Amino acid sequence: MNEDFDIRQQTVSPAEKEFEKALRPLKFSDFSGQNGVVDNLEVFVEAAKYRGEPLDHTLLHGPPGLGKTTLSNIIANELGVGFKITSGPVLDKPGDLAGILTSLEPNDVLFIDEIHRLSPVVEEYLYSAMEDYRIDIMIDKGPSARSIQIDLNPFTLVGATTRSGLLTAPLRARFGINLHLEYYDPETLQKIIKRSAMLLQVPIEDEAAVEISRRSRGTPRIANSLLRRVRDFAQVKGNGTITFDIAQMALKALNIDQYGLDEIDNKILTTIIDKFRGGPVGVSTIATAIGEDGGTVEEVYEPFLIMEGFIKRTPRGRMATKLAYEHLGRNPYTSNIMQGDLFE
Ligand SMILES: Nc1ncnc2c1ncn2[C@@H]1O[C@H](COP(=O)(O)OP(=O)(O)OP(=O)(O)O)[C@@H](O)[C@H]1O
Ligand SMILES: [Mg+2]
Repeated sequence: MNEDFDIRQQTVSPAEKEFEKALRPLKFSDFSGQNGVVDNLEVFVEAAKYRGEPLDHTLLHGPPGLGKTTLSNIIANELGVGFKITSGPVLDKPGDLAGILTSLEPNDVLFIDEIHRLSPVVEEYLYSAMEDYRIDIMIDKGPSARSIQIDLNPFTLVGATTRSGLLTAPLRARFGINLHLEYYDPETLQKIIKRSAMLLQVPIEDEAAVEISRRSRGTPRIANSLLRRVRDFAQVKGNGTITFDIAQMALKALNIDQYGLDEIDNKILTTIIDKFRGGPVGVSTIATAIGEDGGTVEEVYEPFLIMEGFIKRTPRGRMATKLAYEHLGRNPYTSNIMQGDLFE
């Protein structure tokens, strides 16, 4: 994997953030894919607006870059209410949360990103806020310390997480709407790429959009960021149009995997094949071998590898498929005799 190009955007630079913001859809109609999720949300938003009530608390979960922040923004826009953003790790004292909650106008949306990283005390505070629109705060210290109750305006909490498995049961139970975002298919990514190219005012050939979509790991954030890099090549090495040839050249120069797999994906496949003879092997064993957390492998990496047919789930663990062997340039029949009869 190319070192100067972090395909997963683990660390998003300020320039990259600005770019993301510029391309972020603001309405349901601009948001492609996730049809089931969007259809449901449209109904819930419409109904809440009709009744003049806040939307039910909503939990959005799924791998990074699939549109959780974008959707929460759209929800607030479509409801026509205010939108406040914070995140689990930022709220380290109940007072921080109280400050935000008391500043909300009726029916506003409060977005808490990485909600699985809330501290337990802050989380506890959130329970009564979510349930009764009320919080208890301690005033004074020592013997005169007492708690007073404060009523809040009704509001909607939208929580986002890449690791829904880490949410506590009481928190999870307080969300009336619970939605999972899936990886995008190439056709939807092509639509997103073309829309972004239009906003960036850069012409793009259909075949080039196809090529970029295939290498985007099912993720709009990666698609947009590849588009941005490919645009550079089109402007410097070509005549400004993103042609198929330019796209291919750029993706090659950037060292982007043919299937859009990233370093960790490839590590997972190599580990299953080389260390565990193609599997079956348990997720936690794979995770330990690559120095990742088991839940992250299961919730963030594995779904894409399964969807694309690189690994399959069996009752005894995960197995590498023929496609995985081919992708890594291994011969499934010579590298592991035991696997021989498993590929039908
Ligand atoms: N369905 C979509 N249609 C068009 N663009 C999208 C869509 N989903 C995401 N994007 C684009 O991808 C980028 C990343 O999306 P977003 O920030 O919402 O992801 P996220 O799920 O919040 O990621 P993270 O878990 O890292 O916070 C945004 O800039 C947005 O423009
Ligand atoms: Mg986000």
